[in-house]
Amino acid sequence: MALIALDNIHFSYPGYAPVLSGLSMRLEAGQRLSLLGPNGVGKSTLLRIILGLQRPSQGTVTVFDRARVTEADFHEVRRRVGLVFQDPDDQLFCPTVTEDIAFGPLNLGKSKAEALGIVDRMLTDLDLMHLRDRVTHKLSGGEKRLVTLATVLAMEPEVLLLDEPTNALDPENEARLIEILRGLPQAVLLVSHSAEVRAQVAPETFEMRKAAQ
Ligand SMILES: Nc1ncnc2c1ncn2[C@@H]1O[C@H](COP(=O)(O)OP(=O)(O)OP(=O)(O)O)[C@@H](O)[C@H]1O
Repeated sequence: MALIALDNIHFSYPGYAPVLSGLSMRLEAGQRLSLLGPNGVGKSTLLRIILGLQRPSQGTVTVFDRARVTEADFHEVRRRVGLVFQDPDDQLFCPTVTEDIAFGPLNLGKSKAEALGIVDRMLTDLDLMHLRDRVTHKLSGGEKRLVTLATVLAMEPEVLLLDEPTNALDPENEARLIEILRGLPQAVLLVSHSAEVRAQVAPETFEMRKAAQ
């Protein structure tokens, strides 16, 4: 069973040339796949289509063996598929790191005590306890990246979509994040311009080409 299957997807931003025209791809259980292609080819757009944040004009999005069409279909997808956005500021919106990480679990119906337990576990696993009570918008770019990953992992997703997860990380933190990502059990769909990160985290590749205009 494919976790994610896109079939014959066509997509344009309103008023712009097509980004995807007839794209088909699959992510199988346990697979770690990198999306490859030049700037602007539509890698981030494809991740957004999987989560229903953009809707294709043609084609089908199947996630966990069900065709996803309505907003309600995609709510379930967003609960079970974690996306680490390219820009952490799109993802972090609470006053403190603890609140940001607790937000997802609380939304999933966990109690406050359970959510705080998850916060501590995530921060410990990612070696970020020192950031626990920090004001999120005052973190460095690299710290925000790591906290973003913690917010996503706190939801216990079954699949991870990672859009340039090592952007803004220094070599030491990049190496640490690669180790963390390699150790995760989830299937991964990765976008990274770093050949090193791709090779280590998701060595299989799916090559995207510019859409026919
Ligand atoms: N909101 C938008 N409105 C109009 N065009 C957009 C919008 N977002 C993205 N695009 C355009 O759609 C195309 C695909 O963008 P996308 O961000 O998916 O590419 P990408 O492959 O992820 O690029 P990169 O490697 O630079 O991150 C680009 O030409 C981009 O300019």
